[in-house]
Amino acid sequence: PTAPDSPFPYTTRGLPHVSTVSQPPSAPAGPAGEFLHDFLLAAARHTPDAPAVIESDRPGATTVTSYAELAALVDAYAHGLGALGIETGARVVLESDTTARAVAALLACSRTGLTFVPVSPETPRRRLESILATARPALHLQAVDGTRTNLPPALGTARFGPDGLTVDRAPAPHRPRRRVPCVTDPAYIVFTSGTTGRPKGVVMSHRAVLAFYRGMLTHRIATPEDRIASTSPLQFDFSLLNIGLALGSGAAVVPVPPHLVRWPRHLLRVLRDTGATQVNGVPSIWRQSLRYEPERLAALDRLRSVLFCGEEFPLPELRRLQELLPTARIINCYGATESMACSFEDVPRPLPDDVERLSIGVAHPGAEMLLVDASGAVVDRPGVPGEIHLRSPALFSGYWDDPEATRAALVPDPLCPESGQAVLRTGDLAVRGEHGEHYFCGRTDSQVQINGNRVELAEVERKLTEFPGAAAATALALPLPGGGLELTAFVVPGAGRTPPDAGALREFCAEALPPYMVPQQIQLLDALPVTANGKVDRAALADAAARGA
Ligand SMILES: Nc1ncnc2c1ncn2[C@@H]1O[C@H](COS(=O)(=O)NC(=O)C[C@H](N)c2cccc(Br)c2)[C@@H](O)[C@H]1O
Repeated sequence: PTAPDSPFPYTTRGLPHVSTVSQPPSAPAGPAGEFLHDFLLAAARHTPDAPAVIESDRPGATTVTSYAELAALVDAYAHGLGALGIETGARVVLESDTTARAVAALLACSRTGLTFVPVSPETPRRRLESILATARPALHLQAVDGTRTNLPPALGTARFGPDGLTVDRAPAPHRPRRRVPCVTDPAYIVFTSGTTGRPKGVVMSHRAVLAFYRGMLTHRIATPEDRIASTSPLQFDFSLLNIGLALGSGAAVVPVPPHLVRWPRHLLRVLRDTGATQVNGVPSIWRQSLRYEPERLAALDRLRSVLFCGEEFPLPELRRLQELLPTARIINCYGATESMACSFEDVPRPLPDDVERLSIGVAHPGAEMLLVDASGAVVDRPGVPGEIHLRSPALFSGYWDDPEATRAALVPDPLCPESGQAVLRTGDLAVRGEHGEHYFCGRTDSQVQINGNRVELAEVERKLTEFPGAAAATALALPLPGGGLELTAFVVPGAGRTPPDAGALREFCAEALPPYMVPQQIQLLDALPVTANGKVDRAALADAAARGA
């Protein structure tokens, strides 16, 4: 069947290449359904010579990998993986930045019925060990120039290079218990930067990922001529969204390595050298360019669209981005790793002066956002906040080896618990507008009680960014030595203007907010610390404040 509305007709095809043994006679002869590699390599059959991945190695030099070349790499890596006799459903830790070869490696895992677990080369050793202990992979795969060493002796290790795989240590042989890949198998497991203790492995099946990709492609966010810059690490599923958006549209993905994203001049040079037409990333990737390189940013005349997700985009910075990219379409993407994503909503141009919150729109076609109030009742009146519950074919299978956390996230459909259908409880609060669109109101766990009053931290942050010269702000409720919580805020100044004064900021808040919402401490920072996935690192700020005190 051809995909509905996809610019790219692709069809299912025969049985996937199965790694271990030839199909036993009893296996079904018909097409086994669609897997990640079927979907992402469809363009290789229709436009083999079109660019699939465009990399910028150094100033002025780019490397283009065509769809045919990508498919050839997938063949070579799938052959190498197949020869290792790893059983269907086993895990492969894929430690790499997003590169053409890394994309081929994840596709080869899909092709050989293996689940890939992407981790960034910058992952601290202890966190890698925790992921290895949880996911119990059969193989660790990194690039030929990868730097990871001293891996546990029981773990097979291999490297992927220009011509195929080289095996350093073969995985332990075992009697394969499974042979037939199934579309409900995990395509990948993404470990979230779980704030509490053990990181949680979000298990995404082939069926869920493809359902999401199809929902996303109906928005026609990309055309085959697009060059989509991906600025997130491979371990953050924003990168997997970008790979799916690009390859599913017959376009090219332009991976920007994390160490270049951090430096505005490098980031903007890569975008210029590769001719990027779309740039996807979390809001923080723009902060330093907006502040220090506005001219170079405004000079990117190929840039047609910007997608952001992961957290709210501070409105002063968003306005500035719109000014510098006057013709670019800016799309607010909302969603959680447990459903890959959920909604895509154009940011109004220009952003009205009085706008308080950005719309996150409605769920992509084929999915639905429900708002549920504290009593568990579904809210359907505009203006009444509720927790977003998502009905979707793209929901995760569960948290790896964590049935309790899974039960808390995949809950019975509040409208029809009898059905057995599960919906995702997102932990996000939203309110519905007059036309059915939604407005993000923060996370349920970002509602804090200050002196017995409920405070939405995002509301304090929004007020702080309304102060002239303030570009971004983060508010935290920090424990006081004697018990209770104290509101502390961190503010980053905007381009050029005189940096705001902490005292003036406090007075500004006191004029507009009730006393318990006025931060007791306000610190001006040159930059906000970010997590490995590029979101504001609240834990780091809390530690700094605790040490500061
Ligand atoms: N656009 C927003 N405005 C505000 N708050 C947002 C937005 N997008 C998220 N969030 C928050 O981030 C949480 C989720 O975090 S996550 O699991 O790490 N996943 C992510 O951040 C990214 C997510 N997988 C993703 C990746 C690619 C595209 C899209 Br579309 C979404 C959500 O539950 C929200 O609280």
